[in-house]
Amino acid sequence: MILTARTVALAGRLEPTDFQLEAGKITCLIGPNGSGKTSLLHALARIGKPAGTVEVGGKDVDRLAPEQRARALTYLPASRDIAWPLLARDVVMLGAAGAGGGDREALFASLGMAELADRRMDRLSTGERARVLLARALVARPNVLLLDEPTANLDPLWKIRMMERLSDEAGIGKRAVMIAVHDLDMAAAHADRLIVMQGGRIVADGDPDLVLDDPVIPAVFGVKRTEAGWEMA
Ligand SMILES: Nc1ncnc2c1ncn2[C@@H]1O[C@H](COP(=O)(O)OP(=O)(O)OP(=O)(O)O)[C@@H](O)[C@H]1O
Repeated sequence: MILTARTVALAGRLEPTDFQLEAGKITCLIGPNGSGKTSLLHALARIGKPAGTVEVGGKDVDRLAPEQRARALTYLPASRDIAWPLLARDVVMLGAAGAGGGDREALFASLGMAELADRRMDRLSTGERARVLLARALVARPNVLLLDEPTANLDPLWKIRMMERLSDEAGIGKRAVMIAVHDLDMAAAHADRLIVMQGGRIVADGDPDLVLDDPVIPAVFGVKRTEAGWEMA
């Protein structure tokens, strides 16, 4: 296991939770609004003074120096609301945090950053900012990537590109990738493992197809999967 979380919790938001992530796999985190997806990502990323411990590669992330921590684990927040008067290129470099980031130009190109790199962050569209922020999350080459709704605001082509990129980060880069998403079909298409949250607790965890056809889905979401697509349960 690359990440082991023990009794992580956030008062009033996340019940005490034990948790592990494997390298090379995409785990999707689903649940209705307010179910605790962001809270679980925050607890793993050590945001908001969570209880419990998180180890990456056997090391307690709370005891790591900032550069080591950036290489162990990176969190991409759902908010794209960043209006820094910095060039996109410089925003990405902030994520490198002394980690080298040898293939920066290739990273810019692969994320469509070539044309964005020398534009100011506060003058980009929301989706363009999302691409810059993903590049910033990737540049440190972290062992664990925690991403909160990374495809929100992206057009259909960029949604596919970003999910393919994240599949490569897991499969080729051997990172653990955890993604909070609302799109159940996207979760079904890309996840190796699916976790369902409700009321600040994990209520299902396993193979995506089995989980999506489990009675827990209509109970939690009020929708069910049919041959025609998703319908009200
Ligand atoms: N900073 C905070 N302080 C206190 N409570 C919070 C805070 N942020 C969220 N909450 C509460 O914690 C619960 C879980 O919220 P969280 O943001 O983790 O849900 P979510 O599943 O990510 O929701 P969404 O799908 O709407 O993004 C909610 O009841 C929310 O109101």
